[in-house]
Amino acid sequence: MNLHRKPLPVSEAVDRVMMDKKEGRVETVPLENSDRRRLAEDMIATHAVPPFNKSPYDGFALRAEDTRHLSRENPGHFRVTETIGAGQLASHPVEKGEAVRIMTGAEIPAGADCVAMFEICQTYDDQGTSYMTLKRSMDQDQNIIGKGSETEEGTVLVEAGTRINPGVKALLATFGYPEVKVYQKPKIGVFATGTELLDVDEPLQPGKIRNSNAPMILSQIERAGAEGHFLGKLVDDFDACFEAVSRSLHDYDFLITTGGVSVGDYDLMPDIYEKLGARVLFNKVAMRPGSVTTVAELDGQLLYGLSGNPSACYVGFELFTYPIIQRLLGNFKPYHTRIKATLGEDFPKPNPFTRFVRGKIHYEEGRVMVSPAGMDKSNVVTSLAHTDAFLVLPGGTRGFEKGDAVEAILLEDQGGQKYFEEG
Ligand SMILES: Nc1nc2c(c(=O)[nH]1)N[C@H]1C(S)=C(S)[C@@H](COP(=O)(O)OP(=O)(O)OC[C@H]3O[C@@H](n4cnc5c(N)ncnc54)[C@H](O)[C@@H]3O)O[C@H]1N2
Ligand code: MOO
Ligand SMILES: [Mg+2]
Repeated sequence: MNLHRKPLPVSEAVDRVMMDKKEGRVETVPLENSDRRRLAEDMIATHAVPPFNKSPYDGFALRAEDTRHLSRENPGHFRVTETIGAGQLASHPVEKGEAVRIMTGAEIPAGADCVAMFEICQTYDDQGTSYMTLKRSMDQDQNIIGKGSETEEGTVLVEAGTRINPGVKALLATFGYPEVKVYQKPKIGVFATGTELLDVDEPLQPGKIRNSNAPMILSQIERAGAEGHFLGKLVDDFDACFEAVSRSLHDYDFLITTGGVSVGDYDLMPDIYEKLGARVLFNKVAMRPGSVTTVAELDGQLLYGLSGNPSACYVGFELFTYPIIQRLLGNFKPYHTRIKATLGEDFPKPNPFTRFVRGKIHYEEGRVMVSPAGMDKSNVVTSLAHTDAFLVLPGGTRGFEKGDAVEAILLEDQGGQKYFEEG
Protein backbone atom coordinates (compact mmCIF):
# COMPACT_ATOMS: atom_id res chain seq x y z
CA MET A 1 0.00 0.00 0.00
CA ASN A 2 1.46 3.34 -1.06
CA LEU A 3 0.84 5.67 1.87
CA HIS A 4 2.50 8.65 0.23
CA ARG A 5 0.26 10.03 -2.43
CA LYS A 6 0.98 13.35 -4.07
CA PRO A 7 -2.03 15.68 -3.87
CA LEU A 8 -2.96 17.25 -7.19
CA PRO A 9 -4.50 20.74 -7.36
CA VAL A 10 -8.24 20.45 -8.01
CA SER A 11 -8.20 22.19 -11.38
CA GLU A 12 -5.43 19.91 -12.60
CA ALA A 13 -7.39 16.85 -11.52
CA VAL A 14 -10.43 18.21 -13.39
CA ASP A 15 -8.27 18.78 -16.49
CA ARG A 16 -6.95 15.22 -16.39
CA VAL A 17 -10.48 13.84 -16.36
CA MET A 18 -11.54 16.17 -19.15
CA MET A 19 -8.68 14.92 -21.36
CA ASP A 20 -10.91 11.91 -21.96
CA LYS A 21 -11.73 11.98 -25.63
CA LYS A 22 -14.94 10.00 -25.68
CA GLU A 23 -17.61 11.54 -27.93
CA GLY A 24 -21.30 11.83 -27.15
CA ARG A 25 -23.62 9.54 -29.11
CA VAL A 26 -26.80 10.74 -30.77
CA GLU A 27 -30.27 9.23 -30.80
CA THR A 28 -33.72 10.26 -31.98
CA VAL A 29 -36.50 10.51 -29.41
CA PRO A 30 -40.18 11.44 -29.69
CA LEU A 31 -40.85 15.10 -28.89
CA GLU A 32 -42.96 14.18 -25.88
CA ASN A 33 -40.03 12.35 -24.27
CA SER A 34 -37.44 15.01 -24.98
CA ASP A 35 -37.64 17.14 -21.81
CA ARG A 36 -34.26 17.96 -20.25
CA ARG A 37 -32.39 16.21 -23.09
CA ARG A 38 -29.79 18.14 -25.10
CA LEU A 39 -30.22 18.96 -28.78
CA ALA A 40 -27.72 17.18 -31.03
CA GLU A 41 -28.21 19.63 -33.89
CA ASP A 42 -28.90 23.33 -34.23
CA MET A 43 -32.59 24.10 -34.48
CA ILE A 44 -33.22 26.12 -37.59
CA ALA A 45 -36.49 27.87 -38.46
CA THR A 46 -37.94 25.66 -41.23
CA HIS A 47 -40.29 28.47 -42.19
CA ALA A 48 -40.99 32.10 -41.38
CA VAL A 49 -42.89 32.95 -38.20
CA PRO A 50 -45.61 33.85 -38.59
CA PRO A 51 -45.88 31.99 -41.89
CA PHE A 52 -48.50 34.49 -43.17
CA ASN A 53 -49.65 38.02 -42.36
CA LYS A 54 -52.10 37.67 -39.51
CA SER A 55 -54.45 39.61 -37.34
CA PRO A 56 -53.50 40.24 -33.70
CA TYR A 57 -57.08 41.25 -32.86
CA ASP A 58 -60.72 40.39 -33.37
CA GLY A 59 -61.93 43.15 -35.71
CA PHE A 60 -62.28 44.13 -39.35
CA ALA A 61 -59.65 43.82 -42.06
CA LEU A 62 -59.86 46.63 -44.63
CA ARG A 63 -57.85 48.95 -46.84
CA ALA A 64 -56.12 51.81 -44.97
CA GLU A 65 -56.55 53.91 -48.07
CA ASP A 66 -60.35 53.79 -47.60
CA THR A 67 -60.05 55.25 -44.09
CA ARG A 68 -58.16 58.40 -44.99
CA HIS A 69 -60.01 61.54 -43.77
CA LEU A 70 -62.41 59.55 -41.59
CA SER A 71 -63.42 61.22 -38.32
CA ARG A 72 -66.22 61.38 -35.80
CA GLU A 73 -67.94 63.91 -38.04
CA ASN A 74 -67.10 62.03 -41.21
CA PRO A 75 -67.49 58.29 -40.53
CA GLY A 76 -66.88 55.65 -43.20
CA HIS A 77 -69.32 52.88 -43.99
CA PHE A 78 -67.92 49.51 -45.11
CA ARG A 79 -69.76 46.53 -46.52
CA VAL A 80 -68.85 43.42 -44.50
CA THR A 81 -68.37 40.71 -47.09
CA GLU A 82 -67.62 37.67 -44.90
CA THR A 83 -66.34 36.42 -41.56
CA ILE A 84 -63.10 34.48 -41.09
CA GLY A 85 -61.79 32.83 -37.95
CA ALA A 86 -58.24 31.57 -37.33
CA GLY A 87 -57.56 28.75 -39.75
CA GLN A 88 -60.04 30.06 -42.34
CA LEU A 89 -59.20 31.96 -45.51
CA ALA A 90 -61.18 34.77 -47.11
CA SER A 91 -62.91 33.68 -50.31
CA HIS A 92 -62.02 36.81 -52.25
CA PRO A 93 -59.84 39.91 -51.94
CA VAL A 94 -61.06 42.96 -50.06
CA GLU A 95 -62.16 45.63 -52.52
CA LYS A 96 -62.63 49.36 -52.08
CA GLY A 97 -65.28 50.11 -49.45
CA GLU A 98 -65.31 46.53 -48.12
CA ALA A 99 -64.27 44.96 -44.83
CA VAL A 100 -63.87 41.35 -43.69
CA ARG A 101 -64.84 40.43 -40.16
CA ILE A 102 -61.65 38.77 -38.94
CA MET A 103 -60.64 36.97 -35.73
CA THR A 104 -57.29 36.91 -33.94
CA GLY A 105 -54.83 34.61 -35.72
CA ALA A 106 -56.63 34.58 -39.09
CA GLU A 107 -54.68 35.32 -42.27
CA ILE A 108 -55.17 38.88 -43.55
CA PRO A 109 -57.19 38.67 -46.77
CA ALA A 110 -55.59 39.89 -50.00
CA GLY A 111 -56.34 43.55 -50.58
CA ALA A 112 -56.61 44.40 -46.86
CA ASP A 113 -53.67 46.14 -45.18
CA CYS A 114 -54.93 47.03 -41.70
CA VAL A 115 -57.21 45.75 -38.95
CA ALA A 116 -59.63 47.88 -36.92
CA MET A 117 -60.47 46.36 -33.52
CA PHE A 118 -64.14 45.65 -32.78
CA GLU A 119 -63.98 48.23 -29.99
CA ILE A 120 -63.66 51.14 -32.43
CA CYS A 121 -66.24 49.92 -34.97
CA GLN A 122 -70.02 49.95 -35.03
CA THR A 123 -72.03 47.44 -37.01
CA TYR A 124 -75.51 47.50 -38.50
CA ASP A 125 -77.60 45.64 -41.06
CA ASP A 126 -79.38 47.25 -43.97
CA GLN A 127 -81.64 45.21 -46.23
CA GLY A 128 -79.87 41.94 -45.44
CA THR A 129 -76.37 43.35 -45.87
CA SER A 130 -73.99 43.87 -42.96
CA TYR A 131 -72.12 47.13 -42.59
CA MET A 132 -69.41 48.46 -40.34
CA THR A 133 -68.83 52.11 -39.46
CA LEU A 134 -65.41 53.52 -38.61
CA LYS A 135 -64.77 57.02 -37.32
CA ARG A 136 -61.00 57.30 -37.60
CA SER A 137 -58.23 56.75 -40.11
CA MET A 138 -55.94 53.73 -40.06
CA ASP A 139 -52.32 53.41 -41.15
CA GLN A 140 -51.08 50.90 -43.63
CA ASP A 141 -49.93 47.71 -41.77
CA GLN A 142 -51.65 48.91 -38.59
CA ASN A 143 -52.55 45.87 -36.46
CA ILE A 144 -51.01 43.37 -38.78
CA ILE A 145 -48.40 40.85 -37.64
CA GLY A 146 -46.23 40.62 -40.74
CA LYS A 147 -45.10 37.31 -42.22
CA GLY A 148 -41.59 36.60 -40.87
CA SER A 149 -41.76 39.54 -38.43
CA GLU A 150 -40.76 37.19 -35.57
CA THR A 151 -38.22 35.10 -37.43
CA GLU A 152 -37.17 34.39 -40.99
CA GLU A 153 -36.79 30.93 -42.49
CA GLY A 154 -33.25 29.57 -41.96
CA THR A 155 -32.49 31.44 -38.73
CA VAL A 156 -30.59 29.39 -36.12
CA LEU A 157 -32.88 29.68 -33.10
CA VAL A 158 -31.32 27.25 -30.63
CA GLU A 159 -27.83 25.78 -30.78
CA ALA A 160 -26.88 22.11 -30.53
CA GLY A 161 -26.08 21.28 -26.92
CA THR A 162 -28.98 23.33 -25.52
CA ARG A 163 -31.12 21.60 -22.93
CA ILE A 164 -34.71 21.13 -24.01
CA ASN A 165 -37.04 23.17 -21.81
CA PRO A 166 -40.71 24.05 -22.31
CA GLY A 167 -39.79 26.95 -24.60
CA VAL A 168 -37.48 24.83 -26.78
CA LYS A 169 -40.26 22.26 -26.98
CA ALA A 170 -42.65 24.94 -28.23
CA LEU A 171 -40.16 25.73 -31.00
CA LEU A 172 -39.73 22.07 -31.93
CA ALA A 173 -43.50 21.82 -32.26
CA THR A 174 -43.73 25.11 -34.19
CA PHE A 175 -41.26 23.88 -36.77
CA GLY A 176 -42.68 20.40 -37.16
CA TYR A 177 -40.37 18.08 -35.26
CA PRO A 178 -42.40 15.09 -34.01
CA GLU A 179 -38.99 13.57 -33.23
CA VAL A 180 -35.78 15.23 -32.21
CA LYS A 181 -32.10 14.32 -32.33
CA VAL A 182 -30.59 14.48 -28.87
CA TYR A 183 -27.41 13.27 -27.23
CA GLN A 184 -27.73 9.84 -25.69
CA LYS A 185 -27.59 9.73 -21.93
CA PRO A 186 -24.19 8.36 -20.92
CA LYS A 187 -24.63 5.03 -19.13
CA ILE A 188 -22.88 4.81 -15.81
CA GLY A 189 -22.50 1.71 -13.69
CA VAL A 190 -22.36 2.13 -9.90
CA PHE A 191 -20.97 -0.29 -7.30
CA ALA A 192 -21.04 0.36 -3.56
CA THR A 193 -18.18 -1.37 -1.78
CA GLY A 194 -18.05 -2.17 1.91
CA THR A 195 -18.79 -5.20 4.08
CA GLU A 196 -20.64 -2.87 6.44
CA LEU A 197 -23.32 -1.99 3.92
CA LEU A 198 -26.97 -2.95 4.30
CA ASP A 199 -29.73 -2.51 1.73
CA VAL A 200 -32.18 0.33 2.24
CA ASP A 201 -34.94 -2.06 3.30
CA GLU A 202 -32.84 -3.94 5.87
CA PRO A 203 -33.02 -3.27 9.62
CA LEU A 204 -29.88 -1.88 11.22
CA GLN A 205 -27.44 -4.48 12.57
CA PRO A 206 -24.49 -3.99 14.94
CA GLY A 207 -21.56 -2.31 13.19
CA LYS A 208 -23.44 -1.93 9.92
CA ILE A 209 -25.00 1.01 8.08
CA ARG A 210 -27.31 1.32 5.14
CA ASN A 211 -25.84 2.00 1.73
CA SER A 212 -26.74 5.63 1.16
CA ASN A 213 -24.03 6.49 -1.36
CA ALA A 214 -25.41 4.40 -4.22
CA PRO A 215 -28.90 5.99 -4.16
CA MET A 216 -27.22 9.38 -3.76
CA ILE A 217 -24.88 8.87 -6.72
CA LEU A 218 -27.70 7.50 -8.88
CA SER A 219 -29.65 10.64 -8.07
CA GLN A 220 -26.65 12.84 -8.90
CA ILE A 221 -26.33 10.99 -12.20
CA GLU A 222 -30.00 11.58 -12.92
CA ARG A 223 -29.71 15.28 -12.03
CA ALA A 224 -26.72 15.55 -14.36
CA GLY A 225 -28.81 14.14 -17.22
CA ALA A 226 -27.22 10.69 -17.50
CA GLU A 227 -28.45 7.16 -16.85
CA GLY A 228 -27.23 5.35 -13.75
CA HIS A 229 -27.33 1.60 -13.26
CA PHE A 230 -26.87 0.19 -9.79
CA LEU A 231 -24.72 -2.91 -10.11
CA GLY A 232 -24.88 -3.96 -6.48
CA LYS A 233 -23.05 -3.89 -3.18
CA LEU A 234 -19.69 -5.57 -2.96
CA VAL A 235 -18.16 -6.91 0.23
CA ASP A 236 -14.53 -5.98 0.82
CA ASP A 237 -13.15 -9.11 -0.83
CA PHE A 238 -10.48 -8.62 -3.47
CA ASP A 239 -11.48 -11.40 -5.85
CA ALA A 240 -15.19 -10.58 -5.67
CA CYS A 241 -14.52 -6.86 -6.28
CA PHE A 242 -11.99 -7.50 -9.04
CA GLU A 243 -14.31 -9.92 -10.82
CA ALA A 244 -17.32 -7.57 -10.55
CA VAL A 245 -15.43 -4.49 -11.73
CA SER A 246 -13.67 -6.19 -14.64
CA ARG A 247 -16.89 -7.88 -15.76
CA SER A 248 -18.90 -4.63 -15.87
CA LEU A 249 -16.22 -2.30 -17.11
CA HIS A 250 -17.04 -2.39 -20.80
CA ASP A 251 -20.82 -2.26 -20.50
CA TYR A 252 -20.86 1.38 -19.43
CA ASP A 253 -19.44 4.75 -20.39
CA PHE A 254 -17.99 5.07 -16.91
CA LEU A 255 -17.88 2.93 -13.84
CA ILE A 256 -18.21 4.47 -10.41
CA THR A 257 -17.31 2.69 -7.21
CA THR A 258 -17.75 4.23 -3.81
CA GLY A 259 -15.55 3.29 -0.86
CA GLY A 260 -12.25 1.50 -0.54
CA VAL A 261 -9.96 4.10 -2.07
CA SER A 262 -8.02 5.21 0.98
CA VAL A 263 -5.14 3.41 2.70
CA GLY A 264 -7.02 0.99 4.95
CA ASP A 265 -6.52 -2.76 5.00
CA TYR A 266 -9.83 -3.24 3.22
CA ASP A 267 -9.44 -0.36 0.77
CA LEU A 268 -9.09 -2.58 -2.26
CA MET A 269 -9.60 -0.24 -5.18
CA PRO A 270 -5.94 0.82 -5.59
CA ASP A 271 -4.89 -2.84 -5.94
CA ILE A 272 -7.79 -3.56 -8.27
CA TYR A 273 -6.69 -0.73 -10.59
CA GLU A 274 -3.20 -2.11 -10.50
CA LYS A 275 -4.25 -5.68 -11.33
CA LEU A 276 -6.52 -4.39 -14.12
CA GLY A 277 -3.54 -2.52 -15.57
CA ALA A 278 -5.49 0.77 -15.36
CA ARG A 279 -3.60 4.05 -15.49
CA VAL A 280 -4.28 6.10 -12.36
CA LEU A 281 -4.92 9.74 -13.35
CA PHE A 282 -4.82 10.82 -9.72
CA ASN A 283 -5.42 9.28 -6.30
CA LYS A 284 -5.13 12.33 -4.09
CA VAL A 285 -6.53 15.79 -4.65
CA ALA A 286 -5.63 18.90 -2.66
CA MET A 287 -9.16 19.42 -1.42
CA ARG A 288 -11.53 18.70 1.43
CA PRO A 289 -13.58 16.65 1.43
CA GLY A 290 -12.88 14.03 -1.21
CA SER A 291 -9.09 14.14 -1.04
CA VAL A 292 -8.94 10.40 -1.70
CA THR A 293 -11.00 10.62 -4.91
CA THR A 294 -9.28 8.42 -7.46
CA VAL A 295 -9.78 8.28 -11.21
CA ALA A 296 -8.17 5.62 -13.37
CA GLU A 297 -8.35 4.90 -17.09
CA LEU A 298 -8.38 1.56 -18.86
CA ASP A 299 -8.82 1.11 -22.62
CA GLY A 300 -10.34 4.58 -22.92
CA GLN A 301 -12.71 3.87 -20.05
CA LEU A 302 -12.78 6.01 -16.90
CA LEU A 303 -13.09 4.33 -13.53
CA TYR A 304 -14.18 6.63 -10.74
CA GLY A 305 -13.15 5.60 -7.28
CA LEU A 306 -15.23 7.94 -5.17
CA SER A 307 -14.71 8.06 -1.44
CA GLY A 308 -16.91 6.04 0.89
CA ASN A 309 -17.53 9.01 3.13
CA PRO A 310 -20.88 10.44 1.95
CA SER A 311 -19.91 14.10 1.75
CA ALA A 312 -16.60 13.30 0.07
CA CYS A 313 -18.37 11.02 -2.38
CA TYR A 314 -20.92 13.72 -3.23
CA VAL A 315 -18.25 16.36 -3.83
CA GLY A 316 -16.07 14.00 -5.88
CA PHE A 317 -18.96 13.31 -8.22
CA GLU A 318 -19.91 16.94 -8.79
CA LEU A 319 -16.32 18.03 -9.43
CA PHE A 320 -15.04 15.17 -11.55
CA THR A 321 -17.95 13.16 -12.96
CA TYR A 322 -20.51 15.88 -13.63
CA PRO A 323 -18.46 17.79 -16.24
CA ILE A 324 -17.55 14.72 -18.28
CA ILE A 325 -21.22 13.74 -18.37
CA GLN A 326 -21.99 17.23 -19.67
CA ARG A 327 -19.32 16.84 -22.36
CA LEU A 328 -20.88 13.59 -23.55
CA LEU A 329 -24.25 15.33 -23.53
CA GLY A 330 -22.93 17.96 -25.93
CA ASN A 331 -23.15 20.70 -23.29
CA PHE A 332 -20.69 23.36 -24.42
CA LYS A 333 -20.64 24.74 -20.86
CA PRO A 334 -19.83 21.54 -19.00
CA TYR A 335 -18.84 22.95 -15.61
CA HIS A 336 -21.16 23.99 -12.82
CA THR A 337 -21.83 27.72 -12.68
CA ARG A 338 -19.52 29.51 -10.24
CA ILE A 339 -20.65 32.82 -8.78
CA LYS A 340 -19.53 35.44 -6.30
CA ALA A 341 -21.68 35.30 -3.19
CA THR A 342 -21.78 36.66 0.33
CA LEU A 343 -21.06 34.33 3.21
CA GLY A 344 -24.16 34.02 5.40
CA GLU A 345 -22.43 32.64 8.52
CA ASP A 346 -18.99 32.68 10.10
CA PHE A 347 -16.73 29.79 9.00
CA PRO A 348 -13.82 29.84 11.47
CA LYS A 349 -12.06 26.60 10.39
CA PRO A 350 -8.68 26.99 8.63
CA ASN A 351 -8.47 25.62 5.10
CA PRO A 352 -5.14 23.90 4.47
CA PHE A 353 -6.57 22.66 1.14
CA THR A 354 -9.34 24.03 -1.05
CA ARG A 355 -12.54 23.34 0.80
CA PHE A 356 -15.86 22.63 -0.85
CA VAL A 357 -18.31 23.29 1.95
CA ARG A 358 -21.74 21.86 1.24
CA GLY A 359 -23.80 25.01 1.13
CA LYS A 360 -27.20 26.48 0.61
CA ILE A 361 -28.05 29.56 -1.41
CA HIS A 362 -30.55 32.14 -0.28
CA TYR A 363 -31.28 35.74 -1.21
CA GLU A 364 -31.21 38.72 1.10
CA GLU A 365 -32.11 42.20 -0.10
CA GLY A 366 -30.99 41.36 -3.60
CA ARG A 367 -27.73 39.75 -2.52
CA VAL A 368 -26.87 36.11 -3.15
CA MET A 369 -25.93 34.56 0.17
CA VAL A 370 -24.36 31.16 0.71
CA SER A 371 -24.22 29.41 4.07
CA PRO A 372 -23.00 25.99 5.18
CA ALA A 373 -25.81 23.47 4.79
CA GLY A 374 -24.96 21.71 8.06
CA MET A 375 -22.03 19.91 9.67
CA ASP A 376 -18.89 20.24 7.60
CA LYS A 377 -17.30 16.80 7.86
CA SER A 378 -16.44 14.31 5.17
CA ASN A 379 -18.35 11.51 6.94
CA VAL A 380 -21.56 13.56 7.30
CA VAL A 381 -24.69 12.69 5.36
CA THR A 382 -27.33 14.97 6.92
CA SER A 383 -26.12 18.30 5.48
CA LEU A 384 -26.37 16.90 1.95
CA ALA A 385 -30.15 17.10 2.08
CA HIS A 386 -29.91 20.90 2.27
CA THR A 387 -27.10 21.30 -0.24
CA ASP A 388 -27.60 23.13 -3.52
CA ALA A 389 -24.16 24.73 -3.78
CA PHE A 390 -20.55 24.37 -2.72
CA LEU A 391 -18.98 27.25 -0.91
CA VAL A 392 -15.42 27.33 -2.25
CA LEU A 393 -12.78 28.35 0.29
CA PRO A 394 -9.29 28.44 -1.26
CA GLY A 395 -6.45 26.44 0.30
CA GLY A 396 -4.17 28.45 2.58
CA THR A 397 -6.95 30.63 3.99
CA ARG A 398 -8.53 30.74 7.42
CA GLY A 399 -11.28 32.41 9.33
CA PHE A 400 -14.01 33.50 6.97
CA GLU A 401 -16.66 35.74 8.49
CA LYS A 402 -20.27 36.40 7.78
CA GLY A 403 -20.46 39.05 5.06
CA ASP A 404 -17.18 38.04 3.38
CA ALA A 405 -17.13 37.71 -0.39
CA VAL A 406 -16.77 34.04 -1.35
CA GLU A 407 -17.26 31.87 -4.41
CA ALA A 408 -20.08 29.40 -4.72
CA ILE A 409 -20.54 26.57 -7.21
CA LEU A 410 -24.21 26.14 -8.08
CA LEU A 411 -25.30 22.52 -8.34
CA GLU A 412 -28.81 23.03 -9.65
CA ASP A 413 -28.28 25.88 -12.07
CA GLN A 414 -28.56 24.99 -15.74
CA GLY A 415 -26.36 27.79 -17.05
CA GLY A 416 -22.94 26.22 -16.67
CA GLN A 417 -19.61 27.62 -17.73
CA LYS A 418 -16.95 26.79 -20.32
CA TYR A 419 -14.00 26.63 -17.96
CA PHE A 420 -13.76 25.13 -14.50
CA GLU A 421 -12.58 28.27 -12.77
CA GLU A 422 -14.32 30.93 -14.81
CA GLY A 423 -16.78 32.80 -12.66
N1 LIG B 1 -4.79 6.58 7.61
C1 LIG B 1 -5.64 7.25 6.85
N2 LIG B 1 -6.95 7.02 6.96
C2 LIG B 1 -7.81 7.68 6.20
C3 LIG B 1 -7.35 8.63 5.28
C4 LIG B 1 -5.96 8.86 5.15
O1 LIG B 1 -5.50 9.69 4.35
N3 LIG B 1 -5.16 8.13 5.95
N4 LIG B 1 -8.26 9.33 4.52
C5 LIG B 1 -9.53 9.54 5.15
C6 LIG B 1 -10.42 10.19 4.24
S1 LIG B 1 -10.03 11.81 3.91
C7 LIG B 1 -11.50 9.60 3.73
S2 LIG B 1 -12.59 10.49 2.77
C8 LIG B 1 -11.81 8.20 3.96
C9 LIG B 1 -12.05 7.50 2.63
O2 LIG B 1 -12.37 6.20 2.84
P1 LIG B 1 -12.62 5.19 1.64
O3 LIG B 1 -12.92 5.93 0.40
O4 LIG B 1 -11.53 4.24 1.62
O5 LIG B 1 -13.99 4.54 2.03
P2 LIG B 1 -14.29 3.38 3.08
O6 LIG B 1 -13.10 3.17 3.92
O7 LIG B 1 -14.82 2.24 2.33
O8 LIG B 1 -15.44 4.04 3.91
C10 LIG B 1 -15.29 5.25 4.58
C11 LIG B 1 -16.54 5.56 5.39
O9 LIG B 1 -17.64 5.69 4.51
C12 LIG B 1 -18.68 4.77 4.83
N5 LIG B 1 -19.30 4.29 3.61
C13 LIG B 1 -18.69 3.56 2.67
N6 LIG B 1 -19.55 3.26 1.66
C14 LIG B 1 -20.72 3.80 2.00
C15 LIG B 1 -21.98 3.82 1.37
N7 LIG B 1 -22.20 3.20 0.21
N8 LIG B 1 -22.98 4.49 1.96
C16 LIG B 1 -22.78 5.11 3.17
N9 LIG B 1 -21.58 5.14 3.79
C17 LIG B 1 -20.57 4.48 3.24
C18 LIG B 1 -17.97 3.66 5.56
O10 LIG B 1 -18.82 2.91 6.34
C19 LIG B 1 -16.91 4.42 6.32
O11 LIG B 1 -17.47 4.97 7.49
O12 LIG B 1 -10.75 7.53 4.58
C20 LIG B 1 -10.15 8.26 5.68
N10 LIG B 1 -9.17 7.43 6.30
O1 MOO C 1 -11.13 12.42 1.17
MO1 MOO C 1 -11.60 12.88 2.70
O2 MOO C 1 -13.06 13.34 2.15
O3 MOO C 1 -10.79 14.49 2.46
O4 MOO C 1 -12.32 13.43 4.17
MG1 LIG D 1 -11.28 3.23 3.65
